Amino acid sequence: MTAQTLNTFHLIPRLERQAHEHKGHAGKVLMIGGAPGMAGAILLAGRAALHAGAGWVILDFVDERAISVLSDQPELMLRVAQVGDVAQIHPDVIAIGPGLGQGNLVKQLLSEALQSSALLVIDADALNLIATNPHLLSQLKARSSLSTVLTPHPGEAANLLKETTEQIQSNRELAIQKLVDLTGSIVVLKGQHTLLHAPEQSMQVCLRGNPGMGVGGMGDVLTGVTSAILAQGIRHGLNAYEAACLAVELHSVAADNLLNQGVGPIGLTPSEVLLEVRNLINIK
Ligand SMILES: NC(=O)C1=CN([C@@H]2O[C@H](COP(=O)(O)OP(=O)(O)OC[C@H]3O[C@@H](n4cnc5c(N)ncnc54)[C@H](O)[C@@H]3O)[C@@H](O)[C@H]2O)[C@@H](O)CC1
Ligand SMILES: Nc1ncnc2c1ncn2[C@@H]1O[C@H](COP(=O)(O)OP(=O)(O)O)[C@@H](O)[C@H]1O
Repeated sequence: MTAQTLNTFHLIPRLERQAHEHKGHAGKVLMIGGAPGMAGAILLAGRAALHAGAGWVILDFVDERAISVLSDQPELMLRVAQVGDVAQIHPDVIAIGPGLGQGNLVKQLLSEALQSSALLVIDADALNLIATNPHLLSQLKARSSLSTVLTPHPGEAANLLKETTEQIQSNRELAIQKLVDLTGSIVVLKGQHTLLHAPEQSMQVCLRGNPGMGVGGMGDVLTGVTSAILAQGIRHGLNAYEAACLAVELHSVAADNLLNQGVGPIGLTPSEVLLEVRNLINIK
């Protein structure tokens, strides 16, 4: 199979806000992550979701101590992650993984998310947990088609397929096909020339982006942007595969635009990229 080049910006007008709309039309995103030492990952994902247009963003932190020190974005609703709380707030989208860590509590939170009817974005350690836990994998496979987006980097893809990172990188198209077959989900295989694929969808490749993006937190921003576009797409006529494709292109083009403005590649930050994503979505 040969991937088609991603070309999604014609979808942006569908996100336009009509005069009568309120935050419910932009959707509610719940994000779960932020284990000790990695609160920044979920904060970045949350800030990205906010700047990419989600109506509400709620962050559930695994590390309760993190909440008291994170005050630079008061629009975000911050909670301590607790089993049983996931479904309570009826999110449109749940993103789980950024800085999540592993362990029993986290496993239960992931299991709860997998059973939810919300759209799901699964990243980082949530992918690693699925890779080592057949029950979680079977819960993932039981979800309805095109309701889940997985965003592995090549290391996480290797864990899921029980291969090496080198094997993944040596044939990325084959790897993403195997990931779709394994999980029945929308898969975003990150790295240079990010690939997207899903059951009964055509494979897409993103030719934008640059090596300035190779910095901790850049994938967390993609998780946030993807969640926000999924959430807005529900009431703006974008399906989950279109939303994932648009998010990947926005993220990469934002990084390229910054480069063209003289920002990076060395020292380009995820926080700058998420602001440029907002600029791109609002261009008429
Ligand atoms: N501010 C924060 O709190 C941050 C927390 N983070 C969290 O830290 C945890 C560990 O994540 P990491 O992904 O950094 O570490 P991992 O150990 O999961 O993955 C890194 C390895 O994956 C492979 N890999 C990744 N991208 C690749 C590419 N493009 N090409 C080839 N190989 C590639 C390489 O083998 C690399 O050594 C995650 O939970 C993550 O969310 C990171 O997102 C960075 C920022
Ligand atoms: N050389 C590159 N060219 C294009 N995109 C890149 C390059 N390096 C990294 N990226 C992108 O940056 C992001 C890095 O995500 P990830 O590896 O999950 O980082 P983190 O876990 O630290 O947030 C991905 O979207 C990836 O596609």
